[in-house]
Order: sequence, then structure tokens, then C-alpha cells
Amino acid sequence: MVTTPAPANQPSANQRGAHRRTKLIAAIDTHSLAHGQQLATQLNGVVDAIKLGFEFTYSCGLEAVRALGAKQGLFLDLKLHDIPNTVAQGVAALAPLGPLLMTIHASGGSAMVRAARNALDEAFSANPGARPKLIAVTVLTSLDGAALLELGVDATPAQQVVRLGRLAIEAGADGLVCSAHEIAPLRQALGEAPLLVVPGIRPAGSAHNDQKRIMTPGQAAEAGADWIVVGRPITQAADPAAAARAIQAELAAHTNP
Ligand SMILES: O=c1ccn([C@@H]2O[C@H](COP(=O)(O)O)[C@@H](O)[C@H]2O)c(=O)[nH]1
Repeated sequence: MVTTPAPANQPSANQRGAHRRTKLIAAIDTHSLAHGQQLATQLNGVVDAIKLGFEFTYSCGLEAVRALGAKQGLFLDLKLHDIPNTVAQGVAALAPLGPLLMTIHASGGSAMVRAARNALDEAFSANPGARPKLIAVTVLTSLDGAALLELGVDATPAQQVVRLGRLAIEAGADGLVCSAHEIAPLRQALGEAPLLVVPGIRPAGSAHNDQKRIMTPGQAAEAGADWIVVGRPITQAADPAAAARAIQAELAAHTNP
């Protein structure tokens, strides 16, 4: 895939004056089908998409994923990471669930990312417009510099995100999962084309939980996130729809008209 290098000192999305509305994905992390259905119903029309990951998929099964995903945009976040052939077969098997976005780990290497992209291209050769976007996870937002060192990675999170992000985009990924802290360095290195999907989002005053590299929704919008992913601040709120509406309002306040 060809990437367009951005000029040095690239301005933020808002400074560019570009209309790049940051969209909201609610992470529906629950092991209960009834709770998942309830959250999806409450959030339908309020959020731009829902995210289903390990907890819901492993607990409730792929048919439940298909059913919830049929009602609104789906981010299928199963973070595949294995040898290239296994990941290629995995993405091909999951793609008929109809996600807008699906994840693999960039740290699986360029051959793995390329195999996943080729499998999707082949599966959607008759209708390329319906192909799910392939999103590569760079460095989990629960990791900080000390955690990277523990893994033997002697680089800052931003350096490692850019390294893995470049590898994944050059191998065919459509976008990346990163924290909001790495949006500017990624845009500088890779330009505007990659979709940036950003978890580790916490409205001001809310608990960080296990997240390390966090920003508020407004800060992530200012930085130029394409999508933000918010789980517990929505799902554990007394009124999840109201919490999601407040985040949408914050995003709108930080987006150029
Ligand atoms: O680096 C990553 C990749 C994925 N996630 C997922 O996003 C949500 C965040 O949930 P919160 O409750 O808002 O912390 C969750 O489903 C993760 O699996 C991530 O957080 N970081």
C-alpha cells in the first residue's frame, strides 16, 4: 500500500480546518447476552457503531455477534495474532459477520498483515466496497513505557506505535489502533490516509481503570482521531445513552463545522 508522507510539523486536524468528524464506538464488553442486547438497544442511534470483543464473542457466540451487528455498525475487535495462514483463514471466516472494522495485531508481522488483507480482498472480490476495513493494533493502550521495557522493547510507546503502524500500513492494513497520544506522530509519519481508531478514552473525572495512555474525547477529537472507542464510562454509567450523548456533544464541540 502506498502511503503519503505528510509535511514536517503537520498541524492538527482542527488546525487544518478539515472536517474530520470523530465518530464514537461503544465497547459492549459483557458476558451476558441480555445485557449486550439491552446496551445495543439503548445506544442505537446515539453512538456511531458498537464494538464487540473477546468477552461478548466468547461468552455469547458468533450468532449473537451477527444479530447485534446486523442492527448497527459493528467493530469486531478480536485482535487476531497467529501465523499468516491461520490469521488469513480467521479473517475470512469472520468477515461474513459484516463488520465495518476488524482487528489483527500489527506485532504478528508484515507477512501476517498482508495475508489477512489478501484474504479479505479475495473474499470481497465481487464487491470490494463491502470489505471490512482491516485495522492493526499497534501498542495496547494499557501499556506504558515500563511495560514495553518489561517486554524487551527499548522504545517509547510513540516510537513503537509508529514502527508497528508503518509496518502494518505498508503491508495492507487500512488503519491502526493507537492511543490519542500517538495520533500526531502517526500522521506525521504516515499521512492522512490510515484510519485511526482510538481507545483509552476517559471523560474528565472518570476512572482510568487499567488504561495507561488516555485522553478525553475532546482531546482525541482535537488530535484527529477518526473513531474513539469508549467502554466502561458508557456501559457502567447509570444511564449509558446519556453518557454516550455527553461524549458525542464533547466530540461535536471539538470538531470544525
Ligand atoms: O489498545 C487497545 C485496544 C483495544 N482496546 C479495547 O477498547 C475497549 C476500551 O474499553 P474501556 O472500558 O473504555 O477501557 C476495550 O474493549 C478494549 O478491549 C483497548 O482498550 N486498547
